[in-house]
Amino acid sequence: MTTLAITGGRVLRPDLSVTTADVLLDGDAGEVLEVGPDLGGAADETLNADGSLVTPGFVNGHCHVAMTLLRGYADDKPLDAWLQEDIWPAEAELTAETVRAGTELGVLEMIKSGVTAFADMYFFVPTIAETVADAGLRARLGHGVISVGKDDEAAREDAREGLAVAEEIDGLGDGRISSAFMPHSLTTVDGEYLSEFVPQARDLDVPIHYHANETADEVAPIVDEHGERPLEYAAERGMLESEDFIAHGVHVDDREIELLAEAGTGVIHCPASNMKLASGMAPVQRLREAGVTVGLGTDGAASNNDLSMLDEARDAAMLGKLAADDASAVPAEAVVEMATHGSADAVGLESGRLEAGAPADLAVIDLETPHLTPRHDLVSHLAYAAAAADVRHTVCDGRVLMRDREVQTLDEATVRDRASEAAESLVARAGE
Ligand SMILES: N[C@@H](CCSC[C@H]1O[C@@H](n2cnc3c(=O)[nH]cnc32)[C@H](O)[C@@H]1O)C(=O)O
Ligand SMILES: [Zn+2]
Repeated sequence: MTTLAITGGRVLRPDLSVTTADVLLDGDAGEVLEVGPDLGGAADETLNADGSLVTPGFVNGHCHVAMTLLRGYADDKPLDAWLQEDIWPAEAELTAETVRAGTELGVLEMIKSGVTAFADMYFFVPTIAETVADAGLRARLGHGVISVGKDDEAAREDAREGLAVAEEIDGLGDGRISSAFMPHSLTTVDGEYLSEFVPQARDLDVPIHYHANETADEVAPIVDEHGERPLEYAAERGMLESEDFIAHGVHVDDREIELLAEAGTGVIHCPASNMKLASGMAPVQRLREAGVTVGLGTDGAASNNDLSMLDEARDAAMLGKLAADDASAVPAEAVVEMATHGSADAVGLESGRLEAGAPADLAVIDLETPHLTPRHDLVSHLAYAAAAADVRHTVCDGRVLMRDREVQTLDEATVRDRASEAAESLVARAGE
């Protein structure tokens, strides 16, 4: 057994109390052995956390990681026009190699901001899986399936690819990669395909993940055509089970909130994307009060425009208060929980808590900086004041992915150059 100790810091515990303690990890098993005083002495390796806060690694519950290539490419438009006029034409030109370059960039950004696990829906998923496995993160990945705009054969082919990919990548990277079946949304995949392919995903024993109730424009056609709310429609098609998780859940009514709570289906709240695309304000306080598992996600970098979960936590608290018209709604503790074990629980990963036996996924945040001074309340600082650049070290599965702000598993300059080139040629091809 090779052990790693994180020494001299303060540790955020699962009950959100903060204690001065060391954290001892089993680097081979990728597990937390102990959280307590003076654990550095006997460890094979140490990571200095003086003047720092040791937190569970952040879990980005909904992303399209290679969309980092389209960051700043098309801004300031509503969802439907943004996708149809700008994003989808550019994505039509993607290749496995452009997706690899975009994934490396996104993964680099996530490691640098203390993210240790994420869920992702995109194209060329085997390439994404390989890239993520090499970089050392944990992820639940899936191929986004769309049927609108395709003939029957192409739609079926896309859905079959979604199933095949889920089967192929599950368990890669020493088990750090898991999969899901990911129909894009309830309006971009026709009901007949959902009814046919969702049961096949159940046979593979993978969860279902999709965009739901993101904009009002997406709710209306389902209500008009089927006479029921989108999540009732999803439940009838077997897409609302305890292992499943939806992205957004902005426009949900009381009945749908009750359905989510009863089913145990998780909701990944994406406040920055919802604000930027003016999609609406998710009723996060009501979802949490109803007992729904709520996590946090950045969505793709083109609608955010970064992959920082610390920014997302702050946005979630701010927007949650505005949505509830109540400054006490969605407090600091709630968003810290959502960014860690809320997302992990929703996505079906065991990360998000620092305690003996848990996965050794953590971030070390430098507190010796003006904007984190004084230190009345470190949970408040995490929610409202800490930024991605404050992260010093990132550890996933017991392996150090970033030490003293230096990423160990990717060469930063190479990744940035490659991504810039790939993005430029992608946009040039899209403009032809
Ligand atoms: N196989 C599908 C690919 C879908 S991947 C997932 C898709 O979700 C898109 N996407 C990104 N952000 C959002 C969002 O907020 N709502 C809906 N779709 C989004 C993203 O651009 C990508 O096209 C196809 O044939 O088009
Ligand atoms: Zn999305």
